[in-house]
Amino acid sequence: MRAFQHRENRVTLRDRARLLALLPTAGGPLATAVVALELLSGVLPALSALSLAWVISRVSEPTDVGLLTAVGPALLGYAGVLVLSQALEALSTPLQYFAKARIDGRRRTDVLRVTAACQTIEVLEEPEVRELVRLAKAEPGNWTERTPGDGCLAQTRMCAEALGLIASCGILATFAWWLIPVVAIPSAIVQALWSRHGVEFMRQWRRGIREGMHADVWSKMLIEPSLGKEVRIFGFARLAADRMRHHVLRMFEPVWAVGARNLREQWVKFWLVGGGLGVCFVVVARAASQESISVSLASALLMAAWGVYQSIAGYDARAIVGALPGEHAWTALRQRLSTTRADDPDSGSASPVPAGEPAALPAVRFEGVGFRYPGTSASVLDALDLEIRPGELLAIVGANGAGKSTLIKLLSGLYRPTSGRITVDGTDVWHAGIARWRQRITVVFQEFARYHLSMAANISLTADTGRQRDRAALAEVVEQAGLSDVVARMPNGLDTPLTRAREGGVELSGGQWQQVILARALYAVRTGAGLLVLDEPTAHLDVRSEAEIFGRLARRKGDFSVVLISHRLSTVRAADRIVLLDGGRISECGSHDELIARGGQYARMFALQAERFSTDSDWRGARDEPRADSSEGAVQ
Ligand SMILES: Nc1ncnc2c1ncn2[C@@H]1O[C@H](COP(=O)(O)OP(=O)(O)OP(=O)(O)O)[C@@H](O)[C@H]1O
Repeated sequence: MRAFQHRENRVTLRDRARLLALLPTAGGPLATAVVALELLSGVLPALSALSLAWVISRVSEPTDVGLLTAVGPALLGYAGVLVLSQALEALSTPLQYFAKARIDGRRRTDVLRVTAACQTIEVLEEPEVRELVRLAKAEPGNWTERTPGDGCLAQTRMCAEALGLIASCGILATFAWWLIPVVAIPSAIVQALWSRHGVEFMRQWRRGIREGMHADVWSKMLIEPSLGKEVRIFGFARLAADRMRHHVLRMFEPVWAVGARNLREQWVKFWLVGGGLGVCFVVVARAASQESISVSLASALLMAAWGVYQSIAGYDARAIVGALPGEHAWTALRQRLSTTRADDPDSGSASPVPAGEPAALPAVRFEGVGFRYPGTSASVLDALDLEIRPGELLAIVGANGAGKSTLIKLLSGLYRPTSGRITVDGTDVWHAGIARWRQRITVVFQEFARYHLSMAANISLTADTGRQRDRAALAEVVEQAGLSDVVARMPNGLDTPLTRAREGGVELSGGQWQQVILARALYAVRTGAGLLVLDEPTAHLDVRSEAEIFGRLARRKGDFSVVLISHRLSTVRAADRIVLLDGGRISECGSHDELIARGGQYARMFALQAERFSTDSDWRGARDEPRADSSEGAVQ
């Protein structure tokens, strides 16, 4: 990150070449058209100067033919230049728009592609990586940002202006070569000042990017319906707005300060450019008044001088400077994520288990596994040993924060153990290839994603890559997850979108969504996964639905292995083995009866829970449904 910030201080030739290299991503014909238009625009000032001089010379010279005959061709030439300039303007705007959209669109896709190819999520949680993604993804969130498309087009214009500069300098040199530096040097200083201001502007903006990300979070709280419930109910909309404003101000006040300073320095630019052009004007006018040059040449020289200034200072230097943080972030992001991907020998290359073919059930072992979240010092798991036997139902219980979900994230390869290893059939999952392992495991997470897809697509999502959707299997898992009635009421059955944002779509309740996620896991099991991992899979379900689902699962016992995390002890007690997680290790292990007979923490937790549920009147009427909540009855 330090190297990334360091390079922001100046624009190097390499930076310029890199921006230019983006142009082909707009597509060959479009890129060619943009370059052609820019080249024509570049030489336009010189063409205007020459054609105007031609008209003036034809008007001022004595002629034997009529004035119109003498001036006509020159006038036509000048009119042609005027028409060309109008045509260029009319064509340039839409072509530049399309080119920018394509270049930026390609970048957005590339950023999504490299982040999606990242097998673990730990790197994506790093604040630096989040910042790199924010900078690289070419989605401007405010007026200060410039995209790769902006930078590339400005750089293309700068190169095309070089042609115009040569032409204008050529005209000036016909009178006095020394007029070139008189105009060019102040123009170059002005452009350098613009660039320097741009660098300072972007540096301040980039420093505030994390403040901007905080502001975005508060802004979403106010705007998005799904996040805005608490803001309204607890009446802290004002507070949310104030927090947003606070972060926006912290982000932009230094940027505005740079803007104000730049404004105060405008007079320097005015005098520099005015001085150079003024000297040129005086010298040329004097020569014309002394009749040492013609009026037509004088007018061409003055226009050429203006053309020199335009060519040097007329492109948007800020767009180039402004696009570079994103470019550097993109390089840094690819480097950071490529080292992560290189760790996985077969990322994304696993071949799916053929449909319908029964996969051997995996024997999984945690061997001395330790884990700390990136950027934290406390170990969540500490030298943990655990075996998941083929075909068994293993339950994991423990207090809130004991590390149960973390264990599942490690099992599914979302994070790598900090120490120790996880083996499947004797081989380290990371050596065998995490993508291959993921073909054999399916997970229901506590917090799951709700895709704006049809019910059928939501269920078959994990298993259907490259396969025909199995409608019979879909119907079966819908039934097993207790969703048959819900599907029967849907306007388009399994093909109904699960969002009202799509036409004909419906909104499901939290519990119904959980059933959809369960159906997805069951579908994955039918299509080859041998290990079903359930993290609080029934937290949103009523007691009857939960009992029915677990009854069906129990009947298929042995067909696949199950790891179940649940605070609801009535569910857990049916497991073949229960392990109690405490202090990053397993403190107790055995069947429900064995653990009760041992009289340890599990037994105390169960007794406490049972007591609570026999004295409280549970709103669901589940008097015999003890739960291992953290507040009461959690493992201490
Ligand atoms: N992404 C993360 N970054 C840093 N620390 C984390 C992260 N996720 C969890 N933790 C920490 O790891 C510890 C274990 O969390 P975990 O979610 O695994 O607990 P849990 O046993 O599943 O809890 P619960 O029963 O409340 O769901 C907690 O102390 C938590 O603060």
